[in-house]
Amino acid sequence: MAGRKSSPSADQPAGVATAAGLQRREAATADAGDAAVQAVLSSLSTFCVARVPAGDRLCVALSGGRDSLVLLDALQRLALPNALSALHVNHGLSPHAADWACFCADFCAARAIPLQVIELAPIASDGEGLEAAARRQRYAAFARCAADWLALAHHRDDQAETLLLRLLRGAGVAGAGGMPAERALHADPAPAGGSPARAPRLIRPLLDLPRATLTAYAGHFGLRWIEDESNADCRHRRNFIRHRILPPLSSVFPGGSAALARATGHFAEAALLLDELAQLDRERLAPAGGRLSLAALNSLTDARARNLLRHEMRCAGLPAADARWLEEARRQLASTRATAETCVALPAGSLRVFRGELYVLPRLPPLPSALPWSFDGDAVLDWGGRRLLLRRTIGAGISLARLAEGAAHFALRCGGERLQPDARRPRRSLKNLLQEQAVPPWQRERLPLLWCGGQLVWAAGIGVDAAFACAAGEAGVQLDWEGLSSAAVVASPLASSSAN
Ligand SMILES: Nc1ncnc2c1ncn2[C@@H]1O[C@H](COP(=O)(O)OP(=O)(O)OP(=O)(O)O)[C@@H](O)[C@H]1O
Repeated sequence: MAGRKSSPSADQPAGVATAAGLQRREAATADAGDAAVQAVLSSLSTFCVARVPAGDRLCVALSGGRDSLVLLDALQRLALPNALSALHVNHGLSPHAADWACFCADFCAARAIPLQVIELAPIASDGEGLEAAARRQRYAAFARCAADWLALAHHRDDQAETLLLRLLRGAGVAGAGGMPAERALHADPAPAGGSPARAPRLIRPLLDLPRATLTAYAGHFGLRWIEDESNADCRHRRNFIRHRILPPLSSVFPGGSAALARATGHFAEAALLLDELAQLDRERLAPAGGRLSLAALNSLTDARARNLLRHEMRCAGLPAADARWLEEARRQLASTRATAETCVALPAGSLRVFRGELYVLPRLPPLPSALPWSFDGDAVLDWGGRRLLLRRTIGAGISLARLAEGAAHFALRCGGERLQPDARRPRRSLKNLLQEQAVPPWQRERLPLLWCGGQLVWAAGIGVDAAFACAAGEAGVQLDWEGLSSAAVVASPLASSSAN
């Protein structure tokens, strides 16, 4: 658990011993230490050589605890053909936080390893604890790290604990797959006009090694580390499993922890197969990446339909839904007529049916009620979590001269708007135009509209009013809402992700 650590410590041999006993034990410890060093270095080398190309930048997420120190120490000893650095995140949650950052700085300085310390002040959002907020922000900081690979020091016993924790929380096959050895991290969206930062890939090179091996390695080299005082607190569920469940379990099932960690691999493989089945179903029912129809979904067996729904939700960036939510969603969709407009609520979004087709919608960020118009050149604005692009043009889009004639601003629909996108046809109600373009009702309420002097100039998904259209050779501006200057508006917000 990253968060509360006390002062640096090293492993102390327990108990009193005779000189001969002590010698025997020292010899045995030395053997165990040698074996542990071998195990760590060869496992780490195999892992990194297979995944991290020479020349890539490799950074270790350094909490100051034993495991991440072992990882950094071992990587330096291996002298791989990669620039090695470390990253410490200081959450500032503990009175000792500054000491931990200093400890990491001293450790890295003594070894000439560049260290970046990121200071955070976690703020919990709705229903989130402070530890969860710290974790979320820590992973966001990891995604901003200037490296190609970011290595975390989770080990095999962490994996076993994670499996038990997740099963007890009701995880399904994918959740029981545990922490992956490698996955993508997602950087924040690019600032207006900027190119998106490239996030490193997260790796866990120690995932196959037991905690005891890392302890023996640290003992062999006399490493000192910071002990997390909260690791002993069994009010935390993970600690309860670590101290009260796994030790007695291992005394009856000596390889129990390893078997649990192995089971995550079986679950991960099963999850992969289920995903492949969902993709096959999708390709068969909605060829060429088209939208899934309700009728097609309802032609599947219950289990297969739920599997496909789970897949669709993941593709839309929604967190995995509890089995009960999925069952309820399946039940409601199975009893829906293909023509009806249905909305099934999900914990972080909704499933909607419109004109017989299925839409998976993440909960969308709030919209501004209005936004003043200003145009000094190409720009990207945020409108409800999606990009509103303003591009200078000649002879296309909205006439800048006409726009300058009145006060202009963006606003939401409030009903009764009229627009004349085609000068040869009469002015029409926006509602009618949106229906004609098959823009789903929930999207109609989110579209940005541009007004000037009390007149509607432009509606996302529809186009420009003829009175404001740019003449040939005239300076103009082209507006796009996430690439949608007309029709078909999709519902995905700007990318976000959270996973282990
Ligand atoms: N504050 C932090 N700064 C940088 N990396 C961190 C931080 N907290 C955790 N990590 C990374 O995440 C891994 C898992 O975190 P976890 O909280 O389980 O471990 P820990 O007990 O804090 O530290 P360790 O695993 O190094 O003993 C760590 O091994 C480390 O690589």
